Amino acid sequence: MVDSGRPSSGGSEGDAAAVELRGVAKDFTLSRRREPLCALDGFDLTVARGEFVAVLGPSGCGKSTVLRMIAGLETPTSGSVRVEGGTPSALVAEHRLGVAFQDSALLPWASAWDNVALPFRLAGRAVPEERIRTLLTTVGLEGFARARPKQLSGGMRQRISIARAMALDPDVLLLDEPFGALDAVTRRRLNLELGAVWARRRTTTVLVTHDVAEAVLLADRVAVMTGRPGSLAHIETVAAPRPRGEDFTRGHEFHEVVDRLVALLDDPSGGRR
Ligand SMILES: Nc1ncnc2c1ncn2[C@@H]1O[C@H](COP(=O)(O)OP(=O)(O)OP(=O)(O)O)[C@@H](O)[C@H]1O
Repeated sequence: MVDSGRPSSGGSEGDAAAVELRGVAKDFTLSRRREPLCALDGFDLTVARGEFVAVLGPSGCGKSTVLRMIAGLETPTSGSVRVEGGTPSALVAEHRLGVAFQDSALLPWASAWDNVALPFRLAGRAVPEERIRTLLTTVGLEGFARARPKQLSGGMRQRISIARAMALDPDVLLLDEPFGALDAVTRRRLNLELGAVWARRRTTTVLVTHDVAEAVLLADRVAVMTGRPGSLAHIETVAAPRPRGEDFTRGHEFHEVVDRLVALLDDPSGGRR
C-alpha cells in the first residue's frame, strides 16, 4: 500500500502539475530593528491534477505560509509558485480556487444556504438552487439550510465552510486545519466523510494538518516539512484504494505509515537529512 520515498516533490512523470512550488523562500520582516524571520527556505512541492496532498510538519515550520502562498495571500521572497500553470492571483480572480481555513468566517447573520451560495454572489453568478441543495446534502446538512451559524455545532460550521469552498467546483481546494478545533470523535467522522466526498470529485487538494492519522487517511501523498525554516523533508505515498473507511484505519499498514511519520516528526533534526 505504501511507498516511503526520498523527498522528491513531484507526482509521477507526465502528470499535469496543478500546483508547483519551486525553491520557495519566505522571509517575514517583523520590525526594522530585527533580522527578518526566515519561515521557508528552498521549499519544493508539486501536486498533480486530481491529487490530494497533506502537509505535516512541526509547529511554526511554515505550513500555513505555504498554503497562503498557493492561495495568493502571501508572495514568496524568492522562488516560484504556480497554480494551474498561472499565478495564484489569476486563479483567484477566476474564482477557481476554494479555501477553507480553521478560522474561515461564516457570515453570522446569513443562513447555511446563503453562506454556501456566497461564492456565486461574489462571482456575480446566478445562484443555482439545485447545486446549493446538493452541496448541503453532500456535507450532511440538508435539514439545516435555514439555520444560522450560531444555531449549528462547530462540526456543522466546518462542513458549511467546506461546502462553501467547493461551491464553484474549484480547480484547487486548500484546507488549513479545517477540523482543528473539533473533538476527536467528530473530527474522525468528518475525516471519513470528507474522504468519501473527495473520492467522488477528486478535486486537487492541499491539506495542512497536525493530525498524522488525518493526513494518512485522506492523502495520496503526505509531505513532511523540516522545522523552520521549512523545506521538504520527506514524501510518503499512500496508495490505498478509495474510498477509505474504518477498515483502512484499522489495518496494520495504516498504523505502520502513521508510526513512521510520527517518528519523523519527533526527530529533533526535523527530518533533515
Ligand atoms: N504575517 C506574518 N508576519 C510575521 N511572521 C509570520 C507571519 N506569518 C507567519 N509568520 C511566522 O512564520 C513562521 C511560520 O508560520 P506558519 O503559520 O506558516 O507556520 P505553521 O507551520 O503553519 O505553524 P503551526 O503548525 O503552529 O500552525 C512562524 O514563525 C510565524 O511566526
